[in-house]
Amino acid sequence: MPIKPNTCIEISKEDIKFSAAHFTIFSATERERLHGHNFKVSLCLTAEVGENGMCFSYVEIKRRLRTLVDTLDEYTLLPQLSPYLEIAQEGDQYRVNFNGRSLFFPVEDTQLLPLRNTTVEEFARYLLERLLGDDFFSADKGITELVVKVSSGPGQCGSACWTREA
Ligand SMILES: Nc1nc2c(c(=O)[nH]1)N=C([C@H](O)[C@H](O)COP(=O)(O)OP(=O)(O)OP(=O)(O)O)CN2
Repeated sequence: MPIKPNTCIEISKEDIKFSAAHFTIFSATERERLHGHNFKVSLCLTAEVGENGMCFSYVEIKRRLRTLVDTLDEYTLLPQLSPYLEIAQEGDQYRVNFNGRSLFFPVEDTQLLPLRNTTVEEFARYLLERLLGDDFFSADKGITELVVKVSSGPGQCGSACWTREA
């Protein structure tokens, strides 16, 4: 039986990570305390192998991933779409109301992200959407599937997957 000329490229490098402060929100009244992780990001993609025995250089992918994680590195990350947070800018601070209490974060050290929660699942989806917005992932590269994984520590991660529609 002929084997389809597809490959699965996996990128998982120690330096492809972002160090960030966050708190996971569990309900309208329960949240974690602010704390930090080194969030490690990895990627698997399925693509067609060309006549030259490769899909495209994965150096291109690593470069894009490094650029992307740098945009999140060394910030406090807040979920702009959380139904449980009210976020308002007051001068050079964000006031964040949760469960009747206010928390304050310096604007310059904080990023509001289009997420419902700052979980590994939501970070993975966000990064996957950012990658898919890049022309590199357009149809001519022969990429049919993309999976982004984000880990908050050894042995715990969440992923987001995309498959090209036929
Ligand atoms: N579905 C999810 N659940 C949780 C997430 C998440 O991203 N998705 N995140 C957290 C916490 O923010 C944290 O990252 C993990 O907390 P916890 O497991 O309690 O602590 P550690 O990472 O230090 O792991 P240990 O196994 O205790 O060493 C919670 N849930």
